[in-house]
Amino acid sequence: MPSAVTMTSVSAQAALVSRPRSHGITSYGVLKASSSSVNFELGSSFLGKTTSLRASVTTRVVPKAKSAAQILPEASYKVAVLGAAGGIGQPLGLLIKMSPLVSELRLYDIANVKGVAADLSHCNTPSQVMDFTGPAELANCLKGVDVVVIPAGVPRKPGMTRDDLFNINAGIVKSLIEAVADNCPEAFIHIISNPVNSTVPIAAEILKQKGVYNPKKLFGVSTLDVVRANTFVAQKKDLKLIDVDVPVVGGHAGITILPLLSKTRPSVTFTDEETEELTKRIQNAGTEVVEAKAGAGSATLSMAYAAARFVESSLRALAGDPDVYECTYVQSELTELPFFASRVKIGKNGVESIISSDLEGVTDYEAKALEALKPELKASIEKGIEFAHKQQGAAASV
Ligand SMILES: NC(=O)c1ccc[n+]([C@@H]2O[C@H](COP(=O)([O-])OP(=O)(O)OC[C@H]3O[C@@H](n4cnc5c(N)ncnc54)[C@H](O)[C@@H]3O)[C@@H](O)[C@H]2O)c1
Ligand SMILES: O=C(O)C[C@H](O)C(=O)O
Repeated sequence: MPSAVTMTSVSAQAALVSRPRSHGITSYGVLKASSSSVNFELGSSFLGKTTSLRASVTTRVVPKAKSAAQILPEASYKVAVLGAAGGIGQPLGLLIKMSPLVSELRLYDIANVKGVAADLSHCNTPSQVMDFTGPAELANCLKGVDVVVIPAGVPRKPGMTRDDLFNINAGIVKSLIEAVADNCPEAFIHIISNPVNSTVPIAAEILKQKGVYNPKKLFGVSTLDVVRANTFVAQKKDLKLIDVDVPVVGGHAGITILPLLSKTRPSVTFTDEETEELTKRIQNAGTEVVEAKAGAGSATLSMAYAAARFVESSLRALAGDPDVYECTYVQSELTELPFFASRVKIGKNGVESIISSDLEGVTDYEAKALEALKPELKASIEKGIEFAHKQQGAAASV
């Protein structure tokens, strides 16, 4: 049975909740994307820092006058993590537990989730932690949630591609999305499970089969590519990390990961050698971690950080922040491919617009890389769609 293991004192929020001055949405600053169009001045975050985040997209938004409801910190969102006892799930649970915007953190896994929930529940932050084990408890986990994050599935070992995970993870994502469709079709869905290039199209097809597909609310989490690109560029160019924002487009595997270095903010120039070196490093960063872990899995901590940032962005969008931009892999008309990662504006109802300007005026290197990634990305999308159709056909013939 699911169990509610804690409810902490709201006064404990004081140390966690940031108090934005130019805007009313509470957030913990270090996880905030730097791709907003207004300057945010965030007060004390959970690290006790004051962070000022610079404008980096062209449209300027004038912040509206604050209402009482905006000024007060509100922990009112329910977030479910499916695969919560795993390498990503555990630190992700911790980071979400630290969010001042979350009222309920629901943790689901096929095993070992009780202990994770008991452990997290002792943190004196506002959210209530609940655990759910196995398919019989999945529906209760999902009912009424605002955001579902899916890191369930197997990770790579050295020598494997993300596509080598398809045979196991496609089925896992399919069954979890069926439950999402039945229990919380209105929720934002964040897919982390690899191969993201295929698992997102699978999810879209399953949601269509269930008659509840909303392309604005289905997101492939490619935030880690942006996090890595920002880190590597800041290191290479000796820039202040918090200011750097590199859009990463395409997909989330090998050459389909395309950092648009020419669009880096603040504006910075790269030699051809630097472009080549940084692009390759960003594309191979997942493999760099897989090899360093030598069989013990793939990126978990940086992934949890990136996923928590994407959750936080989604919650701020749901809370009415008019200025939320993230790169994410979504249904898209930006190219001839039906799914494509790019910067999008996220609002209360999900994707509000896809930012096309990043693909305008790219360098020859980027234009060639964009064309080169399309066949692989197309094949991965088609593989996902075909899988979902076959499953539907198999179910119909039983
Ligand atoms: N999108 C990205 O940028 C990115 C980054 C890193 C990892 N990943 C992917 O995330 C996935 C998880 O990685 P990890 O390191 O956390 O793996 P892990 O093996 O440590 O954890 C996976 C968890 O999923 C659970 N699980 C398996 N089947 C399940 C099901 N049917 N329902 C619910 N839970 C289930 C397992 O019990 C386990 O706890 C992998 O596919 C990995 O490739 C994606
Ligand atoms: O590399 C992997 O297999 C995991 C993830 O996709 C990553 O980019 O770290």
